[in-house]
Amino acid sequence: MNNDIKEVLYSKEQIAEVTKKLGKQITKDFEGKNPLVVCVLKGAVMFTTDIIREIDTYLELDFMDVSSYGEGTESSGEVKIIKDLDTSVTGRDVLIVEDIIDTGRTLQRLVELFKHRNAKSVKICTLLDKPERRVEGVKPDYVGFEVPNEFVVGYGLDFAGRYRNLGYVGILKPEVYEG
Ligand SMILES: O=P(O)(O)OC[C@H]1O[C@H](OP(=O)(O)OP(=O)(O)O)[C@H](O)[C@@H]1O
Ligand SMILES: Nc1nc2[nH]cnc2c(=O)[nH]1
Repeated sequence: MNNDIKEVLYSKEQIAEVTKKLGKQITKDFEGKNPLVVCVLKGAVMFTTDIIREIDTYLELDFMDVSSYGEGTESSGEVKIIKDLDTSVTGRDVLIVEDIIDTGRTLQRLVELFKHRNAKSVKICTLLDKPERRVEGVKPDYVGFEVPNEFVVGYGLDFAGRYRNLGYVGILKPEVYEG
C-alpha cells in the first residue's frame, strides 16, 4: 500500500502537532459552550478522534454520514445524507469536523442544514483545505493545512475505499488512478 504513494505531504508527526495547536484554540473558543462536535463520516473519523482528545472542555459527539465522491476522484455535485445525526442541533453550538474541504459542496449543505434546524452557531474545523477547487463560498474557522490541487489520500481520506488507514497524508502515483 505504501508503495502506491508518490509523495508524503504531511507526516504523522506534523498532523499530531497541528491537531494539538487547533485543539488548544478550540478549547479557548468553546469554553463553557458544551459544543456538539459533528464528525463527517467516513473521512473525518481519524481527525475527529484525535482532535477531541486535544480539546479540554465538555463536549458531545455525534456522527453524520454524507457522500458525494462515490468511487472516483470527482465530486458528483450531489451531496447525499446517508446517516443523519441522533442529536438535535437546535440551540446548540455546533463544531463540524472534516478531513478536507475541496469544492465546499459537502460543508455548504451541512451548514445550511444545521442553520435551518436552528443551531445557535456553526463552526468548521478541517484538517485540510484545498481552496483552489472551491465552487461554494464556505470558509473554515480552523484549518490544519492548505493543500495543493491534488487528490490526496491517507489519515481517513480514501481512493475507491482504500488508503484510509495510512497514518500520513500523501499523493497517489498516477498509475494507481489509471489502473
Ligand atoms: O468539499 P467537497 O468537494 O464536498 O469534498 C469534501 C468531502 O469529500 C470527502 O468525502 P466523501 O464524499 O469522499 O465521503 P467519505 O468521507 O465517506 O470518503 C471528504 O471527507 C469531505 O466530506
Ligand atoms: N481522498 C480524497 N477525498 C476527497 N474529497 C474531496 N477532495 C478529496 C481529496 O483530495 N482526496
